[in-house]
Formats: sequence, structure tokens, C-alpha cells
Amino acid sequence: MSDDLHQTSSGKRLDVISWDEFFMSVAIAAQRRSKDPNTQVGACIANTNHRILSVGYNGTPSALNDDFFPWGTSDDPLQDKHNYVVHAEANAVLNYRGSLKDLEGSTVYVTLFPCHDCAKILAQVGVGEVVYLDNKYADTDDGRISRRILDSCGISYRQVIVDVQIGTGGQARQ
Ligand SMILES: O=c1[nH]c(=O)n([C@H]2C[C@H](O)[C@@H](COP(=O)(O)O)O2)cc1CO
Ligand SMILES: [Zn+2]
Repeated sequence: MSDDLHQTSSGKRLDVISWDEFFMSVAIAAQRRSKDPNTQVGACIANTNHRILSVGYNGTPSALNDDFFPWGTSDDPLQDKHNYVVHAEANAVLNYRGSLKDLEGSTVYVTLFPCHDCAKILAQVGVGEVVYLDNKYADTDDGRISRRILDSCGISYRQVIVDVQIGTGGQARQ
């Protein structure tokens, strides 16, 4: 290896981003597609061969016109966004077009720690690991239930810190 920390003696570049940074960058890019004004979440599912299987973000079902559904919260369930949004992790699973068996043992990179509903979905498709950025709901009942589900199902989880700059955003309308 050369003295240069950035490449080997053969000229191969060494200062590439890690797999964690790569897959989480994809999740962060997906997150930026979310129309949710309060919390945007992105998810990227990768297998043990470092192949991306699927990507998702939190949004309404495709056939549901997101211009006409509420993006705020409300005491009226009909006016509360939570009742219309599909979560990022669920979308990543649902967007996969191959056999769900392929998701067994995969790693889900997600920008927010999964809620307990997503934890159940990830457990049921056999995900092996969750890698997350933020965990702002860790101290809620939902956070505790979610950890209990993941722990009970033998799904490991770890936090990563990733510093990436992706595009400028703000132009997309659909
Ligand atoms: O695991 C998750 N995945 C996910 O996509 N979400 C989405 C659902 C909502 O659109 C948003 C949460 O909104 P809020 O933080 O305002 O309650 O994040 C939320 C969680 C965790 O709560
Ligand atoms: Zn969820």
C-alpha cells in the first residue's frame, strides 16, 4: 500500500464511503421525497451481498391523491395524517417486487427508529437487522413496544451517524 491514505500503490481509490453510509444515504434521499411537514422518514433494505432490494418513504398510498388528504394532526381521526400515511419501512417492504423470502436476513436502513407496527412487519418478513439515524420517539410507549418486539424476535438494531449532502430538494411537486 502506498503512503497515500487515499489510494493503494496500484492506484485504487480508498476513501470510499462505507456500506452503512451508502445505504443510509439512499434512505436519506428517499426521506426527502416525503410530503409530511413534520416528520420525513426514508428506508432502504439491503441484503447481505450489499445489494439494495427496496426503498420507501412515508406517504399516502399511490392511488390516494395527497393534495386532498390532511398533512396535519387532529382530534378528528378523519383529519389526522397518521390514518392515511403508509410508513417508510412498510412502503419499502411493499415496494419490493421479488419474493418476500429474499428479505429474510436483510438489513433495513431507516432514518427514524421503526414504530411498533413497522417492527411487527419487519419481524414478520424476517429482517435481521435495523440500522437507524434518529430515535426521537425512544421514550414513548411506542418506542418501548417496538424495542420489545425487535428484542423478542432477535432483530438487532444499532444507530449510525452519517453526514451526507444530497441534492438541493424543494423542487419536486409530485
Ligand atoms: O417508523 C416510522 N415510520 C414512519 O414512516 N413514520 C412516519 C409516519 C408519519 O408520516 C410520520 C410521523 O409523524 P409525527 O412525527 O408528526 O407523528 O413519520 C413514523 C415512524 C415512527 O413513528
Ligand atoms: Zn412505522
